[in-house]
Amino acid sequence: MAPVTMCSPSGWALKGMTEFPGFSYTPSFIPAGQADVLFTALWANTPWEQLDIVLFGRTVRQPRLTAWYAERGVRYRYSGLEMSGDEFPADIADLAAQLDQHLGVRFNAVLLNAYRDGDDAMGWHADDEPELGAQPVIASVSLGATRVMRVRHGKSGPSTGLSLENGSLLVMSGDSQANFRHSIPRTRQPVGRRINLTFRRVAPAGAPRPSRA
Ligand SMILES: O=C(O)CCC(=O)C(=O)O
Ligand SMILES: [Fe+2]
Repeated sequence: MAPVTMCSPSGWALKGMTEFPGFSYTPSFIPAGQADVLFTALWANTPWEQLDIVLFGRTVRQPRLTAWYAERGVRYRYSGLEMSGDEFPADIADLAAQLDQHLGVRFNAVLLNAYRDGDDAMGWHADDEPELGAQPVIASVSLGATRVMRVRHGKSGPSTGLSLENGSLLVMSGDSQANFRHSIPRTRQPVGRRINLTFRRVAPAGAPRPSRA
């Protein structure tokens, strides 16, 4: 694995920004104390599920816990069912409002991922569901333990690690989803619990709940 090269106390160096057009990282988007409070509340109060997904014809458990909230009127299809998520709870609505102020995007859906330890992970993917539009803006807030996101150009080849710290904001926009894939690999390092929230803006007509490994 290549070393983690892109992290610096003040965000990624310009080098990172040119290497990864469409990715931008803000450490401490949420001040540490506030991030800790939010982490504790979300860990305790979120109706976490461990979902089964079908991968190459086999049913497997997702190696993490997830939850999904969406504004009223935003629907998604899951296991052949049309469903709508619960609306944003107050603390998540506050965070969405902060992101709107910062980015000028009114996010209407959020996927929460909980990584219990280093065995929890997310496979390679791009957030390129058609319902997100051609150049989606995805705002990814990290809470708790630092985990490394690997980013690579296209379907294979070398990847680079990006450390996602407590309270940080990673924004993926432009052609980031068309050109790059990302993953959160397992790690053998002892690592604490982590929550990630990816805010998305989906077309009101519908959005598939992401169901990736
Ligand atoms: O946990 C993370 O930082 C990544 C989450 C992610 O890529 C997703 O929810 O699509
Ligand atoms: Fe993603």
